[in-house]
Parts: sequence; C-alpha cells; structure tokens
Amino acid sequence: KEKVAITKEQDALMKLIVEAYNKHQIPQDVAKKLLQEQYSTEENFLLLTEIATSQVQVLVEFTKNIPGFLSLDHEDQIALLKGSAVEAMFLRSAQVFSRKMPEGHSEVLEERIRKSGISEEFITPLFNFYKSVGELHMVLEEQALLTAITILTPDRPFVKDQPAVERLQEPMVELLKKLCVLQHPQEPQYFARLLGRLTELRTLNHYHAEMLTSWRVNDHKFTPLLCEIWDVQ
Ligand SMILES: CC(C)NC(=O)n1c(-c2ccccc2)cc2c1CN(S(=O)(=O)c1cccs1)CC2
Repeated sequence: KEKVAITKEQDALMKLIVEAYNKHQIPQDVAKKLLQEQYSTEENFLLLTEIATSQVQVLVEFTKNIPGFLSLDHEDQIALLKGSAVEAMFLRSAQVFSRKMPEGHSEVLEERIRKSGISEEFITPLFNFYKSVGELHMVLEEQALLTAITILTPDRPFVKDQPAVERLQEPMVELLKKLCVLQHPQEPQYFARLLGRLTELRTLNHYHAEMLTSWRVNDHKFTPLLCEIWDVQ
C-alpha cells in the first residue's frame, strides 16, 4: 500500500487556499443580528439578503486568491463566479450551520431560515443538504478545498477555455483526495462522499432558481449584487 504524502507544493497550495478561506468569513455582526432582531418573515428575508450579499463579496475575494484564477480569461473568471455563486453559498451555509454554535443558536438560525418567505418545498432539500454536510464533520482544509473545487468547475455555462480551468481544478482534487486519506484513514470512501455532496449541490441550483421566481412574484427585493450574480431582474 503506497504511503500517501502531501508534497511541498501541495502543502504550499493548501496553505494559500486555507489562508484565503479564513480571511473571508461572514462578518460576526451579521451573524449576531440573526440572533437578535425580531422574527417577522420580512425581517428574516432582509437579514438573509444581507448575509447572502456579504457572502458573495466574501466569495469574490476568496476566488481571487485561488492560485492561477486571475490569470484565466477575464470573461471565464466571471462565468465561473456566476456559475458557482449559488453552490458556494449553499456550501458555505451548510458549513456555517454545521459549526458548533453556542447553545440554542442553531435553533434560532433554523427558525429564521424557515420563516423567511422560502416555500416549504425548498426548505426540505435545503436542510437535508445542511444535514448531509454536517454529518461529514469536514475539517477547515477540506471545506476550503471543496469550495475552490466548486468554483473551478470547468463545465459552467459560457466558459470558453475549459481545459485551463481543468488544469487549476485537477491539483485541488488530487490534494483533497490525499487529505481525505490522511484525515480519515478509517473511512476509505470519505473522499467519494465529499464529491457526492457536490452532486447534491448542483440540484440546489435548480431549487434556488425556482425560489427566485416565487420570491419575485411576491415582489421581494434583492440587492444589486445578488441580482447581478443571479441574473435576476
Ligand atoms: C452564510 C450565507 C451564505 N448563507 C445565507 O445567505 N443563507 C442561509 C444561511 C444559512 C446558515 C447560516 C446563515 C445563513 C440560508 C439561506 C441563505 C441564503 N438563501 S438565498 O440566497 O436564497 C436568499 C437571499 C436573500 C433572501 S433568500 C436562502 C437560504
């Protein structure tokens, strides 16, 4: 059985990705607001809008720190960001949700998300996803790499130079595979389970598009950044 070892280059790549991932967290004040303000549906929706908007800004900064991303074709950079924004948001939500929170906080958080104007048919897959990510107990490195791998998905709509994106994504997938073997030696199928989450994420894209139409008919307003990244209005 060959010894799995992280090379010097892989260690350097991982440090860059984790550093970028750590640098861009959700501002604590927004998370605190989630736990303080009153419970109206409208209030909850506005809070989620605020959190989602700040998360998109966080996502753009993280993406810019992915080695090689800024040397991609500029239009492809935009196509990758727009193509992965929703998945990256749901992945980040699941990670925030599965993090140890002070007593009672995740219940409040869940309650607010359930009472934010999102229709029941989307709430179920949403929380199923949060749960399935939570059960993996991902370490920070795995979370950061999985987010980078999601962003560097070559077959997003309108990506012209897919091989260039594959060349960036490939080393990340290799590194994540090694990390999983090192972090979860007792669970050889762990890496496959992680990639399975990415497949589940893609289904959430569809739900999200449906959510947007149902919100638009109820005249919900989004921020210009969310409209831009989601191609709405
Ligand atoms: C951390 C960020 C990325 N999470 C986030 O924005 N959440 C969270 C969430 C999950 C865990 C902790 C804190 C927040 C739940 C939901 C969203 C956003 N969406 S949305 O983008 O469709 C939306 C935008 C405007 C109105 S609804 C709906 C569901």
